[in-house]
Amino acid sequence: MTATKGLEGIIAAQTQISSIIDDTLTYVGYGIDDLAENASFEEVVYLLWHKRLPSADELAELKQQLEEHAEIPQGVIDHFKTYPIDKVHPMAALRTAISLLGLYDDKAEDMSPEENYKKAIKLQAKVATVVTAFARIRKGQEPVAPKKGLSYAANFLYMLSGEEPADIAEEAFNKALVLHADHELNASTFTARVCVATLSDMYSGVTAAIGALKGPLHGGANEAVMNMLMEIGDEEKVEPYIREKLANKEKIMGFGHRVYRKGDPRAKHLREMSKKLTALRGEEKWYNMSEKIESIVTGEKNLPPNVDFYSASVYHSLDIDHDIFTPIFAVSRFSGWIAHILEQYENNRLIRPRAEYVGPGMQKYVPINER
Ligand SMILES: CC(=O)SCCNC(=O)CCNC(=O)[C@H](O)C(C)(C)COP(=O)(O)OP(=O)(O)OC[C@H]1O[C@@H](n2cnc3c(N)ncnc32)[C@H](O)[C@@H]1OP(=O)(O)O
Ligand SMILES: O=C([O-])CC(=O)C(=O)O
Repeated sequence: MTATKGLEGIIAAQTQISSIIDDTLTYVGYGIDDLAENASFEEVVYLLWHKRLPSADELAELKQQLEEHAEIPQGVIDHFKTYPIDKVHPMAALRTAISLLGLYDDKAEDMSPEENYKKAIKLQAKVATVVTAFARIRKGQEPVAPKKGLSYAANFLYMLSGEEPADIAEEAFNKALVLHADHELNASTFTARVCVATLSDMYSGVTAAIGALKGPLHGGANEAVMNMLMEIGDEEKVEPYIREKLANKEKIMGFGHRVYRKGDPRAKHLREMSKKLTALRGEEKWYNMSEKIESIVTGEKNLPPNVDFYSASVYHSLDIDHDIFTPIFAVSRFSGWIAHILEQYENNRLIRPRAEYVGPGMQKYVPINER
């Protein structure tokens, strides 16, 4: 038995939800470029969960269900107020709050397909409210209640700022949600599947996945990219900063990918949005710096940017706090995690690989007073 480090290249599950073949990403067979240009996030949620696009009535029903379940229990809000809130990372707060939500759901342990689908709706509906409520409470602001009649994207931005977003902001945010919704067997989705393959409940599955997404090698990279841009500060400093990092063999956040070789197909959409939104704000420097970083890293290391690289300047341009970037990734990826959890339940087998043992050979126990 020989271990494959990081399980690279191992096929660990079958799925009908999304695929990456020859650097092309599809959700249920629909190309990501097509969806990014045309689909609403709610349509993508339906597509991932039902493995087909909704009719107009089905989409209206899903939107209505998401609106109906968007409120969160007062207990979750009160709980936020008990933390040392200025020291808590929003991903840690989200991880705890989603687990806490499970305690308010008297059907949390009901594993019937009907109740699992209801939990899917509840979780997708509430996660946006949880993230935005936390983002406000830690600044001493009251949470803004979800508003019916808005799209999922617009409602998120509304609950975050208290104001309905301009069309261009809603459009950009919707596209970002579509682009982040699913990605085959990435680390957090795999985590969710491993968790629920023990027949644990959906709250446990998404809570585990949040923990996996949080790390800077995965979803946490978008915040790390913005921290890097802020640290560099201006365009002239890009070249020495990046070259020094590369010379020291340090990683540049937002570059590289386990699966893509020629490039992440989502990055070009985010690059385009970053260019447009930074220009609109008169803050082109974030885009210009990002472009310069891309040309150096691609030139030196042949490493293209991934989804996290340009999303940083997009979210910054939408006036979003930098540590809310990864929770936004989670809000979108809930749709993918839930789709994979439902698929795992449908055809379950415990996920339990083996390890290659590389420790000492058989040893004899030595009593403590003889060690
Ligand atoms: C949504 C997402 O999760 S997308 C990924 C988000 N994460 C990041 O952006 C963090 C930066 N990137 C990375 O750390 C990696 O590219 C990962 C984690 C995404 C992929 O990791 P792996 O497939 O394990 O690749 P690995 O880390 O082994 O890299 C292979 C080689 O490329 C180099 N490399 C990979 N990514 C980078 C990077 N961002 N900057 C500099 N060098 C890099 C490695 O140092 C290594 O070089 P070596 O062969 O000379 O030692
Ligand atoms: O697939 C991966 O390894 C990481 C990624 O890009 C994602 O989860 O969107």
